Amino acid sequence: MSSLEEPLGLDKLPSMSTIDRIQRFSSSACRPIGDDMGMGICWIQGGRSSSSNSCKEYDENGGDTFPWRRHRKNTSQNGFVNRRTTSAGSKIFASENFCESHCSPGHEYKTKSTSDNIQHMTNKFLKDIPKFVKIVEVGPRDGLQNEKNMVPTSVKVELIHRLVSSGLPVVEATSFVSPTRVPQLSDAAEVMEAVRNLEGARLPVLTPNLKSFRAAIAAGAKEVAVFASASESFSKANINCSIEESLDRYRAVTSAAKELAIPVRGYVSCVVGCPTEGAVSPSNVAYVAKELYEMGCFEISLGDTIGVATPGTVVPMLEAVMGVVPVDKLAVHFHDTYGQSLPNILISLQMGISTIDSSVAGLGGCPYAKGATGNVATEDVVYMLHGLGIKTNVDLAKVMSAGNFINNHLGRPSGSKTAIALNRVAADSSKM
Ligand SMILES: CC(C)(COP(=O)([O-])OP(=O)([O-])OC[C@H]1O[C@@H](n2cnc3c(N)ncnc32)[C@H](O)[C@@H]1OP(=O)([O-])[O-])[C@@H](O)C(=O)NCCC(=O)NCCSC(=O)C[C@@](C)(O)CC(=O)[O-]
Repeated sequence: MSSLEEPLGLDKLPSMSTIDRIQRFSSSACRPIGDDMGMGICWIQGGRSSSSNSCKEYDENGGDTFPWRRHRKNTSQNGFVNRRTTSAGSKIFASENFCESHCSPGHEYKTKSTSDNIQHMTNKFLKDIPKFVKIVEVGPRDGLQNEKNMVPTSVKVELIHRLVSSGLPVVEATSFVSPTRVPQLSDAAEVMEAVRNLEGARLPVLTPNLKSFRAAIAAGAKEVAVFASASESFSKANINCSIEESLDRYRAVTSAAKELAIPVRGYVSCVVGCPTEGAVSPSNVAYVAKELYEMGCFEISLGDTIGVATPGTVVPMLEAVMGVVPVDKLAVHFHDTYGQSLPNILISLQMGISTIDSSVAGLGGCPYAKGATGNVATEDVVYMLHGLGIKTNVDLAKVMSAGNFINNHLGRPSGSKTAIALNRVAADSSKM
């Protein structure tokens, strides 16, 4: 039985109780500066928005929590808003009924105050989200590394081809790590050699030390990634060294890569929770992210390795990291144990993140904590971004087809999670 098919057993997740210490994202949960979790200042109280203000505005403006859903057309000057609502509405949710109680037959707003309110709410929630998002597909690496069954090299290569042909700009192809530790990817050199001339996407591979880096380059890799952890015990368990030792190893890798003009991506694992230590301080995450950035990593991907993040913990973590690494150099990498990945991605977008890691649905579990699951599904991410009017250049139907291909190979039915539901809209999905 694959890890995805096992019962979640969330009650057995190690150290989950410690996560309960992290206060939730609510008006009463705002943390004071310098609280005991080291979570930093509360973003809501930081003057950018206020949940108590939200309630006031809600009451003063007629009690409609989601007024924009009733209005198809925006008479304001903000074309961005029109594009979003129309893009989602015309393809997927088109309904004249949205307007029936608040709009005139010409779909104009009834009152200026309502219009102002919509503008205010839209600005508040969507103003800072990017217009284009880069999706980094990690299925062939993060997905397949967690499969119990070995996947033949030819199937991996076919999967990579399908993912690239779906328009994904980056497909993490494999990992040059110890074959004893990760036997699922012990054919890394063969996979890389088979795809080294594939055009249309960048194909990075994981290289945790110089030995890996040299093997990857020999096999034809043109981009690599290193992976550190914000948790000391996870670092030791995952890569057999302390955080500082890992940073030293990565300085050697980035320096060798620089000589060959090979771009290096940096991961930080356990950015919110660690399977053994529990909650991880945002300042630890910021420290590791800054070190990776300063040694030359062009992008830092922040990994919620065991999928325990919620928007309430993502905000202070991102805020801490954004203080030391420019937001356009950051990516988020969520695992979906508690089904929180999409809210986490949404809040990350609202904070300006424009690179999202994901994995075609159906792949992998997570070996680090019993019950923890694989990455957020790429099709879910593409679908949500499309609904927000954010471009990705990814073809949803082709992504789903790639997911079905690997699911079928692994003996799983076509479609998983929301993929079956998404079949309804795939037919009319063009490049998004
Ligand atoms: C990192 C190492 C290589 C350190 O390796 P090490 O320090 O030598 O110590 P080790 O005891 O962990 O491993 C020793 C074995 O690895 C071999 N070895 C040593 N170096 C290499 C190499 N370059 N290529 C191939 N083999 C290597 C070495 O020769 C020896 O082989 P053995 O005697 O056992 O047969 C090892 O610990 C390892 O491979 N760990 C697995 C790490 C891994 O792949 N984890 C999963 C990916 S990280 C992740 O998923 C998180 C991420 C990125 O997705 C973000 C997120 O979700 O949060």
